[in-house]
Amino acid sequence: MPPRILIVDDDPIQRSRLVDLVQRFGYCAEALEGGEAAVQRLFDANGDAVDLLILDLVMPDLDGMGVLGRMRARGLAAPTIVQTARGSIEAVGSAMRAGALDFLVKPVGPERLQIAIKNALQTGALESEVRRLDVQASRVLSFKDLAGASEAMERAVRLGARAAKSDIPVLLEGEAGAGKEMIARAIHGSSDRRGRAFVKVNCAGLGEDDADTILFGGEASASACGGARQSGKFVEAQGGALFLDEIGELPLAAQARLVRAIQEGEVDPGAARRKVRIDVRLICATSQNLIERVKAGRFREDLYYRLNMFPVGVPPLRQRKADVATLSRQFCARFSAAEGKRIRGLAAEALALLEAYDWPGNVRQLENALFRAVVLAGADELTVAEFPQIAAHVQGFDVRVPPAPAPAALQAPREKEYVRVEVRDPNVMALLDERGDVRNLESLEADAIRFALAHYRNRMSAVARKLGIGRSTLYRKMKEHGFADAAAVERLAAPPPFQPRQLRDRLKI
Ligand SMILES: Nc1ncnc2c1ncn2[C@@H]1O[C@H](COP(=O)(O)OP(=O)(O)OP(=O)(O)O)[C@@H](O)[C@H]1O
Repeated sequence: MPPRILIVDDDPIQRSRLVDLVQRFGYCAEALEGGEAAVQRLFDANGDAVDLLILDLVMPDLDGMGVLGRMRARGLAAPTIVQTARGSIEAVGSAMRAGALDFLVKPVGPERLQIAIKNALQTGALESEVRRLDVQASRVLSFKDLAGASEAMERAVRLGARAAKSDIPVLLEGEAGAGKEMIARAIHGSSDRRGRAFVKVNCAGLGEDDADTILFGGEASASACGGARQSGKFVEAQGGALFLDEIGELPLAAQARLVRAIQEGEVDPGAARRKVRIDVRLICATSQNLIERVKAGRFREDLYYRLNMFPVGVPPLRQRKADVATLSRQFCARFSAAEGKRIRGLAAEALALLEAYDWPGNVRQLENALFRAVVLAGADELTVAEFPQIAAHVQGFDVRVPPAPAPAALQAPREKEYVRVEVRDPNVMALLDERGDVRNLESLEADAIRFALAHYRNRMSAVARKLGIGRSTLYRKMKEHGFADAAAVERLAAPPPFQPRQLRDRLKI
């Protein structure tokens, strides 16, 4: 079903023109002639949901601002584009503050209208994703909450979902930040125990005494818990799940007690207290190779076999690059909402950069990179410039400030004065533009020539030969794409014995 767009305008000619255009773009159009009718339609529980509202600001009954006010008062967040006549631009500021996403000045051209609609629908989808995530944060996770479309992730999810059907102990294996805890929570959230506690203990850094007390209860050491008596995490997790993160780091004495607890199904808090029968689902995670630790005498073999009954591998992000886009969009939506920014998403080139990087810190590092990018962003889309640390590590992505302008005679005709990003690696050349459409041949050709010039250090003969064109064609194309300066640089660096007059004229040098 195509997105449904509601057009509200009191001018019948304008209304029918918009309906016509909207339908031509492939959307479903509905039109109304006034604000009151629009409010009724928007709050009609039996009507189809409106995906986008195109709202005239000046109308005789209830005007556009009135409609926006009623929507806000009743918590309706349909994405809205407002329309205004050329002379009344001031009204736009108030409309944007009241929640409108964009504005159009009448009469709007088809191209501008189409872009505005596409952007607003995209932003609307992101905002509803954010609302969905907000709701999720307050409830237990399920496998649907895990972003990722790769085969590797799907396999992990399939296994996790199978494990959730029983109480079998699960061992999640994967690098730090790969998403082991997310999967552990999803397993719990998809099991019959979902209404009960999910208790996490990070075993890394637990001392001998603390590990015992924290897990099984007893008198805590003064340094850990001020000497207070603890019931222990097993008891806290009663009826639910206990997640032991970095289980490979658990001290050996605590490992021995853990084996006993699993075997006997009860914990012994010591100090003449009665043993407690436990009903806890155990999920463990490790970023280390447990077998290696067993061989090194650092991990008990009997515990290893008890925990490794249902191993689930969580692959590092570099082995599931197909997940980078989904994860990035989700993080971008979440952080831009948290920061109060309206960021539509990532430019194709930025996404290509993120997909080219290896992510040694896995999903956590990607999440942090997106957070930083959203905080840095000045526009409504994240570009390569917002990921300088990542770009510095990926060959072919070079975020740099343009050099000081060349003397007028050498200046390239269309060089822009902003942080420019050059794609020098043909393997990561973006084929999509920032709107997600395939780039035209002209711009692809420009990038190919730019790459070849950098690659062969402006040696025109090599560039022409490798591109399979003559030198004169290369110069012509460089001129067309605005690279005349490169030819000039070459001439200055190594004057050719013969400089054709024509070329000098063309390059204006
Ligand atoms: N599939 C996913 N979808 C959305 N967010 C994810 C996903 N996987 C991981 N994350 C996020 O990445 C971060 C790291 O994930 P998580 O804590 O589960 O990793 P981990 O493997 O348990 O790491 P560690 O071993 O360091 O504790 C978290 O903030 C989590 O929300």
